[in-house]
Amino acid sequence: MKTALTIAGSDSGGGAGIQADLKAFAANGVFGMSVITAVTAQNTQEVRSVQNIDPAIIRDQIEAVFDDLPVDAVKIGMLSSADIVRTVAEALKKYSPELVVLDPVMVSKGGHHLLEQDAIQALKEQIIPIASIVTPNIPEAEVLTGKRILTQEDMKEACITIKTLGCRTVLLKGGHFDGPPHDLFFDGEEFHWIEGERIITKNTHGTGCTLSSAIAANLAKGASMLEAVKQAKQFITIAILHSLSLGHGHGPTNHFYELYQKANLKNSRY
Ligand SMILES: Nc1ncnc2c1ncn2[C@@H]1O[C@H](COP(=O)(O)OP(=O)(O)OP(=O)(O)O)[C@@H](O)[C@H]1O
Ligand SMILES: Cc1ncc(COP(=O)(O)O)c(N)n1
Repeated sequence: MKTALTIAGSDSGGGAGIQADLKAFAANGVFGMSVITAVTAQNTQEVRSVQNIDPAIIRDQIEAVFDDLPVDAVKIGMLSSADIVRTVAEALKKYSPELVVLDPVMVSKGGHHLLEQDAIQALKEQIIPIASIVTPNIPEAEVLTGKRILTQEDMKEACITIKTLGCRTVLLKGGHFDGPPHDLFFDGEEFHWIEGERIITKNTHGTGCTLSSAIAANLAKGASMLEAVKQAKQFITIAILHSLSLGHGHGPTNHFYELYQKANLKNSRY
């Protein structure tokens, strides 16, 4: 069985972070492993508090996994502080994983900062260059490039700028624009629009986490980068379409809808 490792924060509400990543790995048929960078007290409405994990323990988790287990792909999510960014970068350089998906998580849906301001430069200098793909949403791409993104032409320019930071490819997600959520993939030579249709729902907690983890799972299974992205877009679209109205805020997406359909368990409560 192929494997994927997520390096991210824990979401007690289960819709984003490590919990979403492991569910997306399972739903996409790879064995999931985790390195926890921070613990958030979180639900569908808000992030109440954050406890960063001691960088030494983060390094130990990464070493414990790589020293023993095969890692076919890595997904990186919430890194929280500059110290954690540096620790993860150093530890990953030791093992040089081939396939690294970076979701540059900065702010939660409810507006809570999940990456400290002084960590952004470290992320740009130390993590982006080791990424096979970086998957910012529009606000994150604006922070990374220092430019407003208002049009599809701006999205193209942002992809080019982010690529110059040293990653192999970029997927700029269009979910934060009004209108259809078209994402833009750039491999340094060609642009590909990964088109979507907007689903009207408030249950979009953890969409970025789920998408990036599905990309990592597809890469682990041997897909090309573009194919991994296209399949992951289909997966997140179905997960949003059948999202779960749990909690009082932004509910989680449904990672297992497709699996239940395939298993013909149509009467399941999903
Ligand atoms: N309402 C929607 N309907 C269909 N697709 C959507 C919708 N909202 C987001 N998407 C898609 O979901 C994926 C994740 O995009 P989004 O821009 O929401 O990421 P994000 O802001 O990083 O997510 P999060 O921070 O919630 O984890 C993208 O492919 C985007 O186009
Ligand atoms: C631990 C963790 N990681 C990532 C997110 C981003 O997800 P969202 O933007 O949907 O709040 C989050 N809320 N919590």
